[in-house]
Amino acid sequence: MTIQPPSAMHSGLNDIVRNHTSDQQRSGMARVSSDMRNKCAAYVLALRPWSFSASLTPVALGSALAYKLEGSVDLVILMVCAIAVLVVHGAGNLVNTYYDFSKGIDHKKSDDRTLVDEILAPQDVVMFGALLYSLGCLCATLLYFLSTLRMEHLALIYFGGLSSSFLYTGGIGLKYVALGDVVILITFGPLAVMFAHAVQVGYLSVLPLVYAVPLALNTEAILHSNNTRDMDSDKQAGIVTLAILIGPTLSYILFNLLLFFPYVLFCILATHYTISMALPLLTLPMAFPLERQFRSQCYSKIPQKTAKLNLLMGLFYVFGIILAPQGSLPLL
Ligand SMILES: CC(C)=CCC/C(C)=C/CC/C(C)=C/CC/C(C)=C/COP(=O)(O)OP(=O)(O)O
Ligand SMILES: Cc1cc(O)c2ccccc2c1O
Repeated sequence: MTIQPPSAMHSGLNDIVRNHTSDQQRSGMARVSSDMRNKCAAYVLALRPWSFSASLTPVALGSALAYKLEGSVDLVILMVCAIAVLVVHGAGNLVNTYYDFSKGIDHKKSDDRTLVDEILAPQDVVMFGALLYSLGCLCATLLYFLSTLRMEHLALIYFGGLSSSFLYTGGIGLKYVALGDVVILITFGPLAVMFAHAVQVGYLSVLPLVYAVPLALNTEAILHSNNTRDMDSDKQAGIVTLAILIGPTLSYILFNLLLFFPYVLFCILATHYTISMALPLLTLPMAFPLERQFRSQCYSKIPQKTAKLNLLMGLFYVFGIILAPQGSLPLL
């Protein structure tokens, strides 16, 4: 047995205490960093990123049209424009989360349970939404300096998009009075495509409005499947959507129209103008299972699957436009 001097015993005790404290600090830091990671993941999920194809494809389409007509695109403008549209879309999703929760529309079985399951606090959602709108405004200001588009035209389209994203569920709540479908058709279609085109070319044109039609119809199919899925709970909450107004049978017919009519348009473009416009037809095999699933009334995940189709159809549409021989695309 060794007898240690009191100083050595003291330093041993100190080592134990120090190790214990640093273990505690390390586990505390690990907890803080894992809490931060969870919180960040909660913020990202609250944005419902699966729906972002709906705002990215019109930006790609508007820029592709500008490339075809003007011969070049400014990649910095393209990036800033994509961020602007994406953050306004994300903020719209958060406004939707906040108001659907405060009006008691979202429930335990809803697709969006950020607030219902207390993953985030309502105040977090409000602050995050305000942050995204501010970031969007910063991007719009940057675009003013980067693009030759007149300020009044830029402001008109940008604030048109911003107010639609808010009014969809905030303020008068267009979604609650069966006007949500019109908002989606316009904002994710003509408005976003025109915005992306105008900031590249520096002027407003009707051409992007026409080219936006097939994509806008497909994007509306996402929302319509969403509203058909939520028909019963929306009715119980006392709100009116187009799906509720027309009922299940007409809703099924409308879904088919929204899903398949864009392909008719691509066939017409491919046969009358250029074969590259047949590229989006490659996504047709993805559309049939969606029709079957809608018909069997298994609505779960149809919006997400339609969003995937929307992304691929949009990309093929954009490639079709880029690959079209010079002068072969209809210019109205
Ligand atoms: C032109 C510019 C600058 C921007 C346009 C940016 C866009 C596309 C804004 C539109 C934002 C918008 C209207 C968002 C609402 C998104 C939406 C359809 C949410 C879904 O709502 P619900 O129908 O309640 O679906 P859930 O049941 O899943 O919550
Ligand atoms: C969350 C969400 C849900 C949807 O059903 C959407 C449909 C079209 C466009 C955007 C949508 C969206 O952001």
